[in-house]
Amino acid sequence: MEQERTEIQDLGEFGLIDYLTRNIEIQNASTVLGVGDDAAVIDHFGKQTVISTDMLVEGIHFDLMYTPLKHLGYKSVVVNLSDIYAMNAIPTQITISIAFSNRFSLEALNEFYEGVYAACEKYGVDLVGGDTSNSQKGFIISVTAIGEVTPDQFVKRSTAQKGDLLCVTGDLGAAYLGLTLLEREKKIYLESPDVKPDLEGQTYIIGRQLKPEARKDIIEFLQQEEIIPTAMMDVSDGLSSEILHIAKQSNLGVVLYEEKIPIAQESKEIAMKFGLDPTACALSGGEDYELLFTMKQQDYDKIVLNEQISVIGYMADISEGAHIHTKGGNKFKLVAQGWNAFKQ
Ligand SMILES: Nc1ncnc2c1ncn2[C@@H]1O[C@H](COP(=O)(O)OP(=O)(O)O)[C@@H](O)[C@H]1O
Ligand SMILES: Cc1ncc(C[n+]2csc(CCOP(=O)(O)OP(=O)(O)O)c2C)c(N)n1
Ligand SMILES: [Mg+2]
Repeated sequence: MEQERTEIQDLGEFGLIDYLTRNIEIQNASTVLGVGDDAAVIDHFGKQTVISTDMLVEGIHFDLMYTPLKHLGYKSVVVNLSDIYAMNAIPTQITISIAFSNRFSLEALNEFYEGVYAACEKYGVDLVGGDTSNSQKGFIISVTAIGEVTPDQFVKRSTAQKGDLLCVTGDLGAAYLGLTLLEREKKIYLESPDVKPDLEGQTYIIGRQLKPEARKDIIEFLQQEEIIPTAMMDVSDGLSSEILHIAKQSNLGVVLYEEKIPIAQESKEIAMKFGLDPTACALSGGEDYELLFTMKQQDYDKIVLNEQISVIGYMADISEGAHIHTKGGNKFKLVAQGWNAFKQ
């Protein structure tokens, strides 16, 4: 079936905005005024406001050859909400700005927004504004997420204490393996378009790359157990880079145990197939959007039964430096080989 294609020119900028935002229903009492004026108005009723922004650039952060637009819309929102949760806060509003070339039809943008709204609904946030522009080439997305936190209960990266346990949620490395697989299939397709992609049994890692989730559940769990982490951040860049951020900003050393790093069985198998070291994928792969946090040793009993939280090490004196103890009994200096958009 021929897909319908409506040119954006037929609607104009304001027609497009009206179209994309026509069904918004406000979900939060804190959203006083949403889309349609010079600015949105938010009242957090005595709470503190948390704000974070991240950009996604075609060719750098995503490849439209294997990224469905709906997934991209979802992921663009989720990666921003993840930063709000990483402050121990609850996201309440987002703004979203897009720039796109005339390669994009109304139908394409509609698909992207389906993903945006699916994430808004799942995480209970209101879309309250944004900006719409053209680009000569490529799709650029910028999302700003706003959230609320009980005064002074936000958690920074710089406040870990010596002796604190180092914890991480979920499992790591799968998003990178998903990306590796998609890139491999893309290459095969470009060389011989008739070969059917072999993605069997790999839905977990592909899902982790294309449709990540933010750890709202963990923030709720910590709240319920009355645990306030001493430091926290999300894992967007790879575990080692994030651990070093916490250690450096807290003026501490850190000891990490390789055997404690959570890696899914599916990830281990696929890493093996690709000839990759699963630990390296977890340390440097990125895009896991799990939470990395430190907490007092006394809180250990409260988390021990939660299978979504792994204790992977502890914070040490700065004089000890930052090290990983390998399964083989060796000790290596931890280096940040994190993903970075400026790497050649
Ligand atoms: N161009 C910029 N101008 C001002 N602040 C920036 C800019 N880019 C990043 N930052 C700030 O630098 C800090 C680290 O950013 P980043 O490494 O992107 O964090 P994250 O991984 O949480 O997105 C954040 O406080 C962010 O707001
Ligand atoms: C085409 C493509 N190239 C590379 C990646 C890998 N990648 C994209 S973003 C990212 C990590 C985080 O990105 P960044 O812009 O640093 O986010 P921030 O740390 O600011 O949250 C990684 C590993 C990808 N998903 N797709
Ligand atoms: Mg950022």
